[in-house]
Amino acid sequence: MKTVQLHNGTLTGEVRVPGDKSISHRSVMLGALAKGTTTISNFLTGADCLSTIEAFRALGVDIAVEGQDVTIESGGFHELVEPKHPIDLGNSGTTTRLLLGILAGLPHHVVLYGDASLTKRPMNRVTVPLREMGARIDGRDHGDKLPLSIRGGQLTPMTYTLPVNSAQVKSSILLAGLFTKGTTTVVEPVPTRDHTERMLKAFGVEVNREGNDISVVGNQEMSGTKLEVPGDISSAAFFLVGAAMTDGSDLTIRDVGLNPTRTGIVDVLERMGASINVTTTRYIGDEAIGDIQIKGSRLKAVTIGGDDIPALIDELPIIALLASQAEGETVIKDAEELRWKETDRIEAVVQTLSKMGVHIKGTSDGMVINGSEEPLKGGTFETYHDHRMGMMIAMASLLTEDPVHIQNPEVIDVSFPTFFNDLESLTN
Ligand SMILES: O=C(O)C1=C[C@@H](OP(=O)(O)O)[C@@H](O)[C@H](O)C1
Ligand SMILES: C=C(OP(=O)(O)O)C(=O)O
Repeated sequence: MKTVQLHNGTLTGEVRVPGDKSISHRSVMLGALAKGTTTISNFLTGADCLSTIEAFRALGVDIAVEGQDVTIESGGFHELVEPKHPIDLGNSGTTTRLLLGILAGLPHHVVLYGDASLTKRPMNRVTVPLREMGARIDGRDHGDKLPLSIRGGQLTPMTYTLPVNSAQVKSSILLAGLFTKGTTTVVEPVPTRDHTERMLKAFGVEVNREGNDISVVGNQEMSGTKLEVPGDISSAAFFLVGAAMTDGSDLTIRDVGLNPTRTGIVDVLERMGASINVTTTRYIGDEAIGDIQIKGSRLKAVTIGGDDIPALIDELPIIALLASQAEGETVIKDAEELRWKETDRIEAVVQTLSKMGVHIKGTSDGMVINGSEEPLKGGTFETYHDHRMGMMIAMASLLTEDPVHIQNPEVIDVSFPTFFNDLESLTN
């Protein structure tokens, strides 16, 4: 089994993290639906986004990848064809749920499957409303689990109130709405990442938000466009936390996405007393981008819950590590969604940090972490086949007396293929 060994240290210097995963997925999906040429720069070539590319190639779309540049030539969604084989979605929840929304609108029969982790994740959250719109979907556990088979077409628009705060569900329904002859509205009680809405506008689609209601009218023309993907703040979060919790660190992350539905990690670092400075430098289309400078400092505990959660849902494992270095008791609540990610992230974080000597307790919807000045314990750790667990363990190694060995580190390629090289270039 492959392992990597890491030692303690601080983080100094400058880094650009790879392109945003959520935005990269959507750029391929919308580029495939739009008529004409779409060019994408700084695309994330992590395993999850490559699954999205392969899925649309299977649907007949011409997609060329050269380094981080992607070119899509499409005749528009009418030209998508029935795949000749079942589509492997690997580890990617975003690909699966958003793709189901698109397939719901197409008259083809498509079978979807994924790896062991994706096969355990709930799909009812999209298959139930998409069936209500008219898609025929069948699969394991009455269509809750992959493998799933779908045949779409002839959708009717709907108004749907999200039962879970999920941008994947919102996006899936809005994408299905594009294939209807009417207005589809998603009501989101708490704002979740809004990249789908912003990017649809770049492809010429009118999307309206009024309070919590987001509406799209079906049958709109979509034309190819030029896109640039900002750096992924969810990847940057690992280095931000690494620097914040190590005395002597001084790190700048350049050209990172600063969409306000994603910057919950910055708010938490500020509330904990971190020395952090954020500068918006420009806009890429409708998405803010900028630089974040952070230095190691003393940190204090916070409570994170309610409306905070969607803007930092993927950052909660690394925030748990951060909390172990803050004075006092940090409470993370209202985050039961963590149990449905690549692994049960509450269980995985509690087991991993407990093994490192952190005072942490799991709850039904979160964790309670007591900070301490004792050094963390090294050893050998598994990643639970979860990229974010792998990167959290790697950042913990900055604080351990003994080395940290990570089993199956390649899982990190899902969202951050250059992670170990970047970490090495910043570590002293
Ligand atoms: O829409 C997206 O791109 C994502 C939404 C979030 O999932 P949920 O919508 O299920 O919360 C997040 O955890 C995932 O990494 C990416
Ligand atoms: C949950 C994640 O992704 P997905 O749902 O796309 O697998 C993640 O990247 O942390």
